[in-house]
Amino acid sequence: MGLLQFLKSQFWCQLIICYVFLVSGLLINLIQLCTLPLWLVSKQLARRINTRLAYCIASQMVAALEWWSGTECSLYTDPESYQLYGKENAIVVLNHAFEIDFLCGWTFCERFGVLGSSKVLAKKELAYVPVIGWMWYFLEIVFCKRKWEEDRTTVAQSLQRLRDYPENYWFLLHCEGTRFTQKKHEISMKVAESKGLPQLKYHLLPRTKGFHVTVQNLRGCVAAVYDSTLNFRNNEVPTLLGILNGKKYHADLYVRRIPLESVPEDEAECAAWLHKLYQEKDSFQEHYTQTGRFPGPVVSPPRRPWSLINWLFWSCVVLYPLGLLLAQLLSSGSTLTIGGAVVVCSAVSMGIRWMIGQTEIDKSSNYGIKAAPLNNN
Ligand SMILES: CC/C=C\C/C=C\C/C=C\C/C=C\C/C=C\C/C=C/CCC(=O)SCCNC(=O)CCNC(=O)[C@H](O)C(C)(C)COP(=O)(O)OP(=O)(O)OC[C@H]1O[C@@H](n2cnc3c(N)ncnc32)[C@H](O)[C@@H]1OP(=O)(O)O
Ligand SMILES: CCCCCCCC/C=C\CCCCCCCC(=O)OC[C@@H](O)COP(=O)(O)O
Repeated sequence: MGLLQFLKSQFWCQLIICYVFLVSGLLINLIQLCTLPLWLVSKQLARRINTRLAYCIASQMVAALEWWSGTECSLYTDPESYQLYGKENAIVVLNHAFEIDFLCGWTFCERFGVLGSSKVLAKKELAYVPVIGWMWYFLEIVFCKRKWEEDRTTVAQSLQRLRDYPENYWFLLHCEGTRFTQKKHEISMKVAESKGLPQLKYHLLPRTKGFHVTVQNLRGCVAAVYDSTLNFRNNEVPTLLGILNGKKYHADLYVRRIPLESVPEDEAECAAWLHKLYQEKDSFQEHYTQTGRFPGPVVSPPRRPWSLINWLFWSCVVLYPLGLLLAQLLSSGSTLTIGGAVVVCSAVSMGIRWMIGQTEIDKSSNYGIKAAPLNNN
């Protein structure tokens, strides 16, 4: 085992990474809060500043994936579309089966220069997660309660606000609405059957209302839908804890660029279009399972040094005072102060563990189980 591999497996190294993320993240949240008065003076400037601040947080997690774990990301797409990535607004439709699919999404955002401004239709519960959830508030992320009666107006209003966003963004939609589990799959396929829709093997039945409302409200300022299908080599089941442990994965992402004009405006036609898209996505996953690759040419957009540089910068900012504090603590020799420091460290690790728990599928919500219709056996 090399020195680097040894360090990656050490709990104290992982604790330092988490400490830097948490403390710098809270500091950046505070700076974001200070930008509030600026929104009244210049909304566009406030937005531009907040995208850079958000980059400082999100890219730390990207750095963990790219530089700490060394995870590789390959992109299957056609060369003409490749030229446009990062240079236009897009709606990304992505499968939702992996605990780190958000992180792989962020990595592609980073490589195409849209990490700070990237958006998502996220469940409301995530808004309360410190650092990431609080950062999202300033990024104008669209939150939903997954209760259409309430979401239909709030989601549309939030989407309308993005129409004059000053930076290019990708708007991520997990149309399945929840992470894939066997139980949710069985239930959603019963719903498919009751609606006369074909069975899907690798996806849950997509929820169509969020997609329709997004297309409707962003039409004219978004150029395309990026139909994206993610998988990992060797049937690996990647986790955030795995990334922190320095485990290397290989992600494969298949992206088709579909001009937004080809998505129907009518709600029922739009829903049918999305169902057909998911049937195609299912066939791409089948192709991947059979052959170990997606169709078409493959490229590996290179990782950029910025995420690492950003991480090193914030490490210096928050580790220096920590070092001073620790030195003072030890030299004080007081058991009470040292005990206090141990309690604070334990609280920090428990907090971080809770945040990581938000990404774990076995702690996933009951959405897609509870709400299943009862009229299909
Ligand atoms: C070049 C590179 C390209 C790409 C790179 C990739 C990605 C990078 C992009 C951007 C990155 C940005 C950010 C990433 C960072 C973090 C991401 C974090 C993730 C958070 C994601 C989430 O939180 S997912 C959960 C929230 N989101 C959603 O739910 C979206 C999808 N849902 C919807 O659209 C819903 O319609 C809704 C939420 C708007 C409303 O939901 P609700 O349940 O209230 O209503 P529905 O109408 O949808 O449901 C009723 C209908 O559904 C049928 N039904 C009932 N039971 C089921 C069932 N079990 N399965 C399926 N369908 C069911 C029911 O019959 C109703 O049918 P109708 O016919 O009446 O519609
Ligand atoms: C620099 C490395 C730092 C490591 C420490 C990281 C600590 C973790 C930080 C933030 C965790 C919050 C990430 C939020 C993104 C989770 C996205 C997600 O996958 O949400 C699930 C949602 O779609 C569906 O939920 P359900 O399946 O219905 O339930």
